[in-house]
Amino acid sequence: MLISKATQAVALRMKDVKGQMERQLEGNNNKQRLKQQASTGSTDTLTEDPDVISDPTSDKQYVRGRLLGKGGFARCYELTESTSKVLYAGKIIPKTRISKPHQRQKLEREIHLHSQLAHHNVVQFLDYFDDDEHVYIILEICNKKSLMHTMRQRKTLTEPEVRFFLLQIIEGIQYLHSQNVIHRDLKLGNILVSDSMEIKLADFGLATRLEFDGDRKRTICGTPNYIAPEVLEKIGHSYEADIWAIGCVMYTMLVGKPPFEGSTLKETYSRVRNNKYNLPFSLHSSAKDLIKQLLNSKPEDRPGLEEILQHEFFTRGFTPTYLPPSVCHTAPRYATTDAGAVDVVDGDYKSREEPRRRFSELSSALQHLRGGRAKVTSKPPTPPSTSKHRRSSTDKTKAVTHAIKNAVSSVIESSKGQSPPKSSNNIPPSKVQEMLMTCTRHMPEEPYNSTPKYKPKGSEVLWVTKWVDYSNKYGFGYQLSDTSVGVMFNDNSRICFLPNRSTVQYIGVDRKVQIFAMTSVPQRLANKVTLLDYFATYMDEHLIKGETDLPSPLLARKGGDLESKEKSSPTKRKVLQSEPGTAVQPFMQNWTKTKDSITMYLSNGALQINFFEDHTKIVLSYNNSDHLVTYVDNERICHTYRLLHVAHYGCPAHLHARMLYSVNAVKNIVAQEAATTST
Ligand SMILES: Nc1ncnc2c1ncn2[C@@H]1O[C@H](COP(=O)(O)OP(=O)(O)OP(=O)(O)O)[C@@H](O)[C@H]1O
Repeated sequence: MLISKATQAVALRMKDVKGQMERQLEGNNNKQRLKQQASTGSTDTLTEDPDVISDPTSDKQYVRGRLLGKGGFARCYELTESTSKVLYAGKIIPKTRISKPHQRQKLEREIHLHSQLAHHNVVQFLDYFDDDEHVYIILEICNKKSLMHTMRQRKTLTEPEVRFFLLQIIEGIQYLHSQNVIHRDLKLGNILVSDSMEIKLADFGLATRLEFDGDRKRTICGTPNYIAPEVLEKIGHSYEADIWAIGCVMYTMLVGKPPFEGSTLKETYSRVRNNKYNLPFSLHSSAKDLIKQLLNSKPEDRPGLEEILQHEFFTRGFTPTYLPPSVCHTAPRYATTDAGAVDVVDGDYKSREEPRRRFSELSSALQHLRGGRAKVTSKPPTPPSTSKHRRSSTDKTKAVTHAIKNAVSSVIESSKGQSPPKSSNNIPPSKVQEMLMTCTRHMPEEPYNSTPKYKPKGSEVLWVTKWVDYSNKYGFGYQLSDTSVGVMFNDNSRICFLPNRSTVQYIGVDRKVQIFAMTSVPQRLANKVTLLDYFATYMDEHLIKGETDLPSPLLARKGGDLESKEKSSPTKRKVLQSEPGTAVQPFMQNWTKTKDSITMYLSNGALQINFFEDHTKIVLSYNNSDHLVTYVDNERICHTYRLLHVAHYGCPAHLHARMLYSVNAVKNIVAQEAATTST
């Protein structure tokens, strides 16, 4: 489509260097933005933005600070909430800009879609409201602006930096796709960076949700900057349009200009249609190969997100675990450490710097553990739940509910049939981590007294009551609160006694499950059963009783049924399940230990962290419909809450601190699980 003369005239007026650079980096085809500016005048003629913004649906007031950026519709400012002094980003959209029905619909869709998302690589949507002149959207603030700003300063990025950023971009897109959302306008300006150099995907103005499997969209309200050929041709597009955009982002970060850049929009589109772009000689072959795959004209031939991560561009090259904020303007220097590993030398301070997020989470967690109550400023307080707070309160609860539920449901499906064998409630640790992050991000520090406690029933909260680390020789032994005892051997096989100790469940190195009556254990397992017995006796005799005030678990699971059947007709059912089958007894799937804590992950998805300093524990579990968090104090008194309630009302400081700590602790289990599944 031709751009109108008026539009071209406006485009010509926009000759500031910044704007030119932006259009160049984003593909030089920002037709929609030019159209909007043509119809409403330049951004400088906007209605005066108010200095103090009041949310009419709550008592909150925000003081407008510096301008963070401006888009076709909105100006985005730093906002300070008057009472808490917490910083937010506030998008202010003049109602004159959304006077046409399609513009209003677009904004409504953006608000509806974005408010349902919660992931650490997606800008968190917090609230929206309006007054006579403006619509306001309150967002998590990203102080390091966008990758567009970084590229303006840097021109190109190094391969390790590109890997560092791409990994997070892909994680964010993976989450969106798991929610059936296609972003459709991934570009450097929509990839924001937080203080701790964490990537946050933004701007859901062109995003859409697919309604069913195989659904394809044909039209799009606006023009994506890195437009995929199938979108251009209107032949139906889906998630692969985001993969194409990832290819364009990768190319632009490495080369310094977009792949299909032409001197006119027509030329750019023609290049996209003909897949015409140059791969500079200077690029490494693995980077070239991945770009070629991502920029494949046929959407069905582009790699999936998991496949991208398996490409040698990621698996062979060095990826920093952190990047200092100085990379926003200066290239990092890489150095080889004494141990021979590559590391980043901070451009500013020549010193190693942990990402601020990890540091602040850990230090506030540790302060809490030592008795102090650290302020967690990155976390926005949730407004009190009153009927006056008509939309945000319920919508936020819904959004958090949705996020926490989705944090598990999508992956329960995708992890079915994976190994090691999982019981039906299994939640991958990466999802537990996501839930924790979602929850800790949303929860207010105060008030927490109103948080309703949850009374767990039966075996809803199964936890590790005793453990013994004998991994320097045999393995790791443990006892669960249902009195079952198990060992995870160093060869990665697992064995356990069911609670009556007359039934044995064995999970081989091949991850197959077999269940035997004690009297019919095959000879090949005799040594392992002897060791299991040894561990059980040791824990019985040497470790203090692991009882708590939690209800004693009923044998209502399949395992219980099997045992009672065995008791009623022992001769008929000596070998209960000699063919590989499903685990009936939750077992230790993985564990990691540091000098401060031990993290244990059970096959039913429960995750437990024991803190050595004060002998407290937290257990995250799932009871078929709800995620629960249980705090076990040093008197072994248990306090269980629904995670949703914690996210909404908050929780006591000691639990809050431990949950923050756990976000990091889970990472080790996530890495271990990934390593186990890949072998
Ligand atoms: N959460 C945030 N933190 C910091 N800066 C932000 C945030 N959200 C947006 N910005 C800045 O504000 C600019 C404008 O925001 P955004 O692109 O969402 O507005 P828009 O008018 O909806 O955009 P578009 O024209 O692409 O539809 C962004 O480019 C970015 O620089």
